[in-house]
Amino acid sequence: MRTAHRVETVRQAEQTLISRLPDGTLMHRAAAGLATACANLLGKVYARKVVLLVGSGDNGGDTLYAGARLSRRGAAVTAILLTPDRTHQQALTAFTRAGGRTTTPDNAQHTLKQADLLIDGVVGIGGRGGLRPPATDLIRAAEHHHVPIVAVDLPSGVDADTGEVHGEAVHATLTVTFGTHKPALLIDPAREHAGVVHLVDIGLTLPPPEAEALQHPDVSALLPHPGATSDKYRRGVVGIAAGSNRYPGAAVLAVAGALRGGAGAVRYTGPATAEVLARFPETLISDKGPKHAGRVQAWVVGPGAGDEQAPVSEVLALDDVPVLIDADGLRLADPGAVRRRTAPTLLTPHAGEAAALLGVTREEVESQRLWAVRELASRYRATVLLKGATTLIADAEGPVRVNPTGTPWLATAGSGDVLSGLTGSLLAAGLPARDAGSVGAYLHGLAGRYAADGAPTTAYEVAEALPTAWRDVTG
Ligand SMILES: NC(=O)C1=CN([C@@H]2O[C@H](COP(=O)(O)OP(=O)(O)OC[C@H]3O[C@@H](n4cnc5c(N)ncnc54)[C@H](O)[C@@H]3O)[C@@H](O)[C@H]2O)[C@@H](O)CC1
Ligand SMILES: Nc1ncnc2c1ncn2[C@@H]1O[C@H](COP(=O)(O)OP(=O)(O)O)[C@@H](O)[C@H]1O
Ligand SMILES: [K+]
Repeated sequence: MRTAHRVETVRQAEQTLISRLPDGTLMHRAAAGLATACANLLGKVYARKVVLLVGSGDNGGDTLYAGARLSRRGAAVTAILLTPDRTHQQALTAFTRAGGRTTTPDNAQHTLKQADLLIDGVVGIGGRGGLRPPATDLIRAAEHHHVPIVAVDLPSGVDADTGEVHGEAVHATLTVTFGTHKPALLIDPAREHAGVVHLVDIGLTLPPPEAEALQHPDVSALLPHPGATSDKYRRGVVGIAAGSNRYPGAAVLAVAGALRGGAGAVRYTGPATAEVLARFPETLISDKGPKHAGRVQAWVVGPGAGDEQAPVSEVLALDDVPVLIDADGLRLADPGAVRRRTAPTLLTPHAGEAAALLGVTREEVESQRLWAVRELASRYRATVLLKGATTLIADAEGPVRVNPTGTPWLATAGSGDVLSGLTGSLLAAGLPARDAGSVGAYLHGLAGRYAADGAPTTAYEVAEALPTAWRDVTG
């Protein structure tokens, strides 16, 4: 599990530790990890040209101490001091003693052009807002000359706690972060600025995180496995109430996902029976609607539903069964009925659907994903899975799950229907909504990568790649 903590939490943990350690210990730990990561990226250090962009806080201090280490190993290190009168003085002294040179932003263009590496020490967790001049121009120049950038703690210019980006921000090749990840390193749009993220342990003791990202072992531990005495009912039956005369394909794709999600059987109700059976003869069919469909341990309602209100209301009234609401179902669901439910409810909007539910624009959701997912979870008293470049899963309280798998190739019609079926299947197999959502998104993202493998793919192929993703996780 990768975990991310808010700035306030990091600072508290740092204070506790600093009070027990000799002065400067944490900064030296951070700088040592940073210098090693930079050396690894450079391959060889001797005679390499390294440029430091040094801001006015401790982030600049870390950078100067790391620069001193690289200088002692034979690199030619130049520090561009953005605010010379406010530079971390002890770090600057150590840096110049180790043979480092300093310069001002005005004289830095030539040095920057020739650099093998730029270390971004403009701001870390103390940053407010986007990059400011002259850092903006210097970063642009480095990017223009394709100089690899290592960000110290965070890419300067991103909002550490939310992953929002207001203005310009560094695009790093590598981010070396200290003590714990920050939400911005997991959540878009900031995450895209971070490149590869390397965590340096500086010994912090931390409380529960703000955000967390599952990894293979976590997902493997959560996946349902049939026992020796399992039968299809004990493994769970997932009900799919989806599709319409206009969108029969959504039903087929939701069933395709559900069949690969670990439930023992899939029961379908809706107008696309013929299409579903033609593709998946193993599907159980009910023509009496959700309420009288027989035994079901979780319902998925909404994909391709068009304007069919009745199945949505019927499913929401089944108060002892977990329900996943997707796509058209989100528009058709009565918010009051969702809030009143006592069994788990999982809403799976994309940014456009989330925007409609929240009464804001799609752009606002995409730029403030963490806020949007938490706000929906709290308004609906439900678990919410917000799809997109980084899929987030949130309850009204507790750490937000961030899905680390996925590929932009998944932005293809119908792939969300596969996800809803798959996740519903995991709900039916007994996973709590938060786990079903995060495990579903994880497998779906991985399957998307297998299906695409660098080329366009289709929703149906994503469903077909789910067993490969499952084996990858458990193997
Ligand atoms: N506190 C600690 O014990 C440790 C802190 N560490 C480092 O210290 C950093 C935090 O240091 P600080 O609290 O000094 O804060 P920062 O160095 O992140 O930034 C604060 C300074 O940047 C200026 N600033 C804010 N926004 C700016 C912007 N958009 N453009 C330009 N300047 C801006 C502020 O005026 C302030 O002087 C961490 O990110 C990490 O790199 C590490 O050494 C590990 C230990
Ligand atoms: N840029 C992206 N990067 C990664 N995954 C994406 C991206 N865009 C969309 N996705 C994923 O693709 C799926 C699309 O679902 P959705 O928007 O509901 O499409 P549809 O309604 O056509 O099925 C979601 O799982 C979403 O997270
Ligand atoms: K930085």
